[in-house]
Amino acid sequence: MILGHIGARKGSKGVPRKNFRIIHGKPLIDWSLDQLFAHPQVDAVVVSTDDEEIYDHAVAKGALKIGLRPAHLATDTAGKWGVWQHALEASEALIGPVSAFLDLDCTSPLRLPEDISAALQLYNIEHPDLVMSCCEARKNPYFNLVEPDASGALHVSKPLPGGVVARQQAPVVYEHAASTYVVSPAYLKRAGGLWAGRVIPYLMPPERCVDIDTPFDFRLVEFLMQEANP
Ligand SMILES: CC(=O)N[C@H]1[C@H]([C@H](O)[C@H](O)CO)O[C@](O)(C(=O)O)C[C@@H]1O
Repeated sequence: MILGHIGARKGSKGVPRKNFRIIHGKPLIDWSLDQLFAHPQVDAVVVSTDDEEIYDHAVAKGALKIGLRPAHLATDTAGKWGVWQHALEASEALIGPVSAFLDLDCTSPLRLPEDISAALQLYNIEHPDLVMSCCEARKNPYFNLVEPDASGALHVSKPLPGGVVARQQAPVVYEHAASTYVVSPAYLKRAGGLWAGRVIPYLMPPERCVDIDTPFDFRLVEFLMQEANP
């Protein structure tokens, strides 16, 4: 039993009402929600939200009726881990034990159905605690990420002996791409946070994991959607 989950809070600082805002013809959440409902391996879908309109919308499409997200999990500082734990517990009360908890971040709507399948396949083959979507980082802390010291002078963030003078010499670094996660339900129940267990990357190309945090990101993603589906 694979449970597909989306977390969609009402409040959003960067882009007001972001998750329900229309982007290229439908609400942002629907780009991910429709992928969950359409995916042949996903058995049940749940949306964790404190927004009544989003909740009614998701339930009308067939999402589990777990009620609105408790207020203490809907603050600006609430982490995703507690939200996932609550959604899993509330869903299992309705549908019984789950074998994989698949989270799609609705702020990153450019993933393909193949990304969901590949992340699930990795989970089934490797048996990690968590599969996390990642992409190769644009900037590298061994090469071109810098930080100021107390005097304001810049230094490479992670200097290596002898220095790194070309991008190709730098160790590979990934970005945590907030797109697609597959979490072991047993791990989700027992661990205190995302990084407490064996987290492995599912590598995506950067153009499929653009995350919408700002109005600029929103315009960029809308442009990429238009380009892909004119
Ligand atoms: C699973 C998880 O922890 N997701 C968190 C993401 C990712 O850490 C980040 O997008 C990785 O790049 O960051 C937030 O959106 C953020 O405050 O910006 C909060 C969210 O809870």
